[in-house]
Formats: sequence, structure tokens, C-alpha cells
Amino acid sequence: MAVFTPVSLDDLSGWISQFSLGKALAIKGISSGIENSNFFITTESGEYVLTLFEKLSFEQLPFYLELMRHLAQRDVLVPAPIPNKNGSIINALNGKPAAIVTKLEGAYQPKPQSVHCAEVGTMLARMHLAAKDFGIRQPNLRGLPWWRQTAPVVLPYLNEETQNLLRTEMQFQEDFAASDIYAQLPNGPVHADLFRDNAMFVDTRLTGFFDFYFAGCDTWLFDLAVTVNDWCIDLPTGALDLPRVQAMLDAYHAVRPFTPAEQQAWNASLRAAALRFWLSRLYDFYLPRAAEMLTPHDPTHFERILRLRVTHANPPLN
Ligand SMILES: Nc1ncnc2c1ncn2[C@@H]1O[C@H](COP(=O)(O)OP(=O)(O)OP(=O)(O)O)[C@@H](O)[C@H]1O
Ligand SMILES: N[C@@H](CCO)C(=O)O
Repeated sequence: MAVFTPVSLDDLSGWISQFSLGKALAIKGISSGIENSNFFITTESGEYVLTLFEKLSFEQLPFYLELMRHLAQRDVLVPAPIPNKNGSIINALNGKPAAIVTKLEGAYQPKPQSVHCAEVGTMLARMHLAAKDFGIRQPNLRGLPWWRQTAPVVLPYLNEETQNLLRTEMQFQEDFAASDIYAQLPNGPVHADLFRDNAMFVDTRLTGFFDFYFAGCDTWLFDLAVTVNDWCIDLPTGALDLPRVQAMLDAYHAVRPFTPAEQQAWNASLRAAALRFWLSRLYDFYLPRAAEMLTPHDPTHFERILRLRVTHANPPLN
């Protein structure tokens, strides 16, 4: 259950007249999201996704939706926000900010193979390049400053050995973020949450990335590390699957070649990406928000991934 604010066909019929999409024909709630109320809608012009934002405000939304518009205009495969007749892409519906975006074909790929990872690598590199001249800047709100706030909050829930891991990794990441190598890493707007359930495929053809609501400015390498840590692993152990890693890295590199600084920073970035999701999962697990309805994701998954990235040699960037 994940429609928090209901929208009837009647509600939609009046509201949709501000868009050039024809009459509303059908609306169906989508059950899988946990942040927003999402609906598939059908109008005389086709099928779309309607999202009512439950937490993000009118002031916060332009970064995400304008980024999607910017990318879609540059042929990056992402949902394109549909403007109303005044050009506005964020409009109130039933008391919430709402947007209509194009519907991506296909379904998410729960068991990606090398061919899927290569498609994702290519599109990720294209996305980074296309976002370079995006005019709105927002930091990654789940970056180092957020880790600094969150680590002390979750530490009391951990045993001593795990506390040591977290403290040691925080220090490692502080040093990394302050290093000359880090300062040389190319950066810009990134997705920052490109897990396998945030991309659609028709067979082996990628049809697009979605769920941009953790996007922000960070290093491109961090974004790639987040993506590799989910798409290219054996899920039960967290171990990297070398053919899938190689397929993703090769495809990315073919579009946007890695810099020498990135080659040196790869291992630290894989660790940073593991730490980011370990922390957010620990926080959601031990400090669930009052109205949270769904079971939180397992934090130990990213604890395992972090331990592996620290102790095992990781495949280099070529
Ligand atoms: N543009 C789109 N095209 C096709 N399907 C979409 C699109 N946007 C969302 N969906 C579908 O809606 C579901 C929920 O969307 P999404 O993951 O963005 O939800 P959310 O509540 O915003 O975020 P979260 O995944 O963090 O819970 C997706 O799993 C997907 O099936
Ligand atoms: N991708 C995140 C969930 C938030 O989108 C996780 O797996 O922890």
C-alpha cells in the first residue's frame, strides 16, 4: 500500500485540463513506492505517471524535476516532466505538489546480467555529461555532512566491533574527502540512488532511469560506485561479480574516460557508497519515522559490502 493521498478519476479530470493531454480516461494507484503517492494515468494522449509528493515541497522540487527535464531534452533516458499550458511542471493537486511524467516502458530487472550492466554504464556516463551544464546546484543531501550527523545517532545501537568499523570508516572518508585526489574528481548532478529497482528494461534494452529524489551534486565516481555496489554484486554476499563490474565500467569508460585521479579514488568511492547506504539503513532501522509503513531495508547488507570493499582488492578502473 503506497497511495497516501487518494486521487479519483473525477479529481484528475478537472485538474488535467490545464495540460494539453486531452481528457483523463483512467487512473490506477501504484503500490510499490514508499516516499510518494504514484499513479499510472491514461489520457487521450497516452499513458503517464502522476506523482503527488508527500514530503518534498514546492521549493525543493525544482532541482529534481528540472534536472529530469534537462536530461530528457538531451536524450538521456529518464521520465520527461510534462508542462501545463503555462509551462509549469509542478502543480498542486489535492493539497500536494504534483507532477506528470512520461511512463517508461518495461519493468525493472531484478537479476541483471552483464548486458544490462553495460546498458546502465553507457547511460550513466551520458547522464553525467548531459547534466554538466544544468543550472540548479544542490549538494548530495546524503553526503558527508549527513554522515557526520547520522553516525553518532546510530552508534549507540551497534556492538563494539561494529562501532569500530563505523568510526574507522568515517575517519577514512573524512581523510579521503580532504585529499588532493578527491579535489581533482569530476563532479556534477548525479542520481545517487541508481539501484536495480530504479531503472526499466524491455528485455536487454534499457528504457530509462527514474526516482531522482536523492539526486544532488557529488562526484561522478560516487554515483558509479553506488550503481556498481548494487547492480554488479552477488546479493546474498555483497561480493562483486567481475564480469558485470567489467561490463559496466567498460561501457561507462567508452563514453566518458576515467581520469587518473578517479583511478586512484575508486576503492575509496566504493567504500563511501557502501557507507552511505549502511548509514541510511541503520538510521531507518533503529529510528523509524512515526508514520513509516514499510519494513526498513536490511542494514547488515551494506555492512557486509563495506567490510568486503575494505578487505578485498577491488577490480581497478581501466
Ligand atoms: N516514469 C515511470 N515510468 C514507469 N513506471 C514508473 C515511473 N515512475 C515510477 N514508476 C513505477 O512506480 C513505482 C514507484 O515509483 P518510485 O520508486 O519513484 O516511488 P517513490 O515512492 O517515489 O520512491 P521509493 O522507490 O523511494 O519508494 C516504481 O517502482 C515503478 O514501478
Ligand atoms: N536504494 C535505497 C532505498 C532508498 O531509495 C536502499 O536500498 O537503501
